[in-house]
Amino acid sequence: MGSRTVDCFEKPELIGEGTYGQVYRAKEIETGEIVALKKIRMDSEKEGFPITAIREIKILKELNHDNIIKLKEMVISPGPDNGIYMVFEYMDHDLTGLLDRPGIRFSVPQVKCYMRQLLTGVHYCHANRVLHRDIKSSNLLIDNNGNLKLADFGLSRRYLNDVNANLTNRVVTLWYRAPELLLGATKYGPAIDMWSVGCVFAELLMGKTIFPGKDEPQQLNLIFGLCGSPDEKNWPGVSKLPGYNTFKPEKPLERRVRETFWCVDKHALELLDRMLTLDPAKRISARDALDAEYFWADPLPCDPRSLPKYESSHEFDTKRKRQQQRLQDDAAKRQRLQHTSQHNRLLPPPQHSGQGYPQMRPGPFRHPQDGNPYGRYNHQNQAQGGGGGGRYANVPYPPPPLRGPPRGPSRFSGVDPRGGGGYGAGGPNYQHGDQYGAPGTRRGSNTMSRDQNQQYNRQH
Ligand SMILES: Nc1ncnc2c1ncn2[C@@H]1O[C@H](COP(=O)(O)OP(=O)(O)OP(=O)(O)O)[C@@H](O)[C@H]1O
Repeated sequence: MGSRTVDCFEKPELIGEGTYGQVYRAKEIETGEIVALKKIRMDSEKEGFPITAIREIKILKELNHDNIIKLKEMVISPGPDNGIYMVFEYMDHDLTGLLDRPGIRFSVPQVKCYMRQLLTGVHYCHANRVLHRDIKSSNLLIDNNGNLKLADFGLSRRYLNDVNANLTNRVVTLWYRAPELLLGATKYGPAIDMWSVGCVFAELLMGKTIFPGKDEPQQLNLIFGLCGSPDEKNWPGVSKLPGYNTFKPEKPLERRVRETFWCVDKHALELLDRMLTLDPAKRISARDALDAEYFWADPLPCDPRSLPKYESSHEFDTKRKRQQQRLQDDAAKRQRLQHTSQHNRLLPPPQHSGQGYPQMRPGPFRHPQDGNPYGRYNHQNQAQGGGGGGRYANVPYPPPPLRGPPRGPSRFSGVDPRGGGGYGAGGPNYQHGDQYGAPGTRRGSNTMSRDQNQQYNRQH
């Protein structure tokens, strides 16, 4: 790794810009293969090569799975740029970009297909004792063969079932951050990734982000508003977490997951409910989730190869388009205001009837036109998505989701070493090991190859 230069690639095109670097699509001159080049941002690094990049490289070199992005090599750019690039296999979309495409609708088999791939990748990480710590839809990359791969391991780390180990809670993008992290836990395990998976699942089902908090207190409010107040009964040990007294709701709140997602079929609801469980020790593991009825009841997940092919779409394009749209909207608003004020000068003063209040806007999960937030399922996509899902026909698509979650530091950077909340890394419901069957679609097995798992273990 690291012996070639970036000159081996041509026609770089910016496709992503994250916290840690820019990502380009480029063509390898010799082979014609399209790759993604992630430039490692060095400008703010006083202490040399960034630790996030070192972690990402180290962990990605060790992981080898169809649902994990492949790091092909590292290249350098000599000369004034003096940059270092990670070379990845190129993926046509990230899930945020795909969900934001106008008119995109996923059928039930499609959602199942993406979720199964996501859980298989997450399970592989957890079985190999790696926490991803930044699962979100823009880090789920999808190619035009329907393959979904987990990317961006910049915050990932290995973990041990060591009750004394303290980990930072300054991880995971806010909208996908588990309640134990928001409450300041420093002893946590794979359950934090499973919370993020639950948020992605809800996003796939509803077409929008479910917890779009502006800051940590609001994030917790949104979570408690849906999942109810945490207390010693539903989450033993929660009152010992550093943020509990500050952030616990003043009045007890009921859990409303089932009522809120009333329109989701019962197996999806059952699984979502177990992912969005406040107590990390009771939250479902990736392995158990793969065995959930949801994946084994009709309609079954579709074959990834049957998924529709789209022109490439990344979160970066979405952000750019949004910005342009905002500028256009602002200009149009200014023009309208100008026009109205000219027009008003010619009219008598308005008469208030008392009925002029704007209509209540729909709640975050309901769509009043048809009462069915399953707007994303239609006939066209049943055909595209490999059949099934016939219940969700021709209904309007929900309003565009909010995007761009803040990934700021947690307010609990000062860590309370006592704040373990009674669970160690890997809650009691999370069993590790590779006792799973061979890859396949039989229940109780999962698609992680035993060879891949063992290969990883041999290296460590
Ligand atoms: N292999 C790839 N193929 C295609 N696009 C990619 C690839 N890797 C990354 N991208 C695009 O670049 C974006 C940013 O990449 P990545 O998440 O790895 O960088 P980051 O700096 O860690 O970002 P963030 O701050 O959002 O976590 C992704 O959301 C995706 O759109």
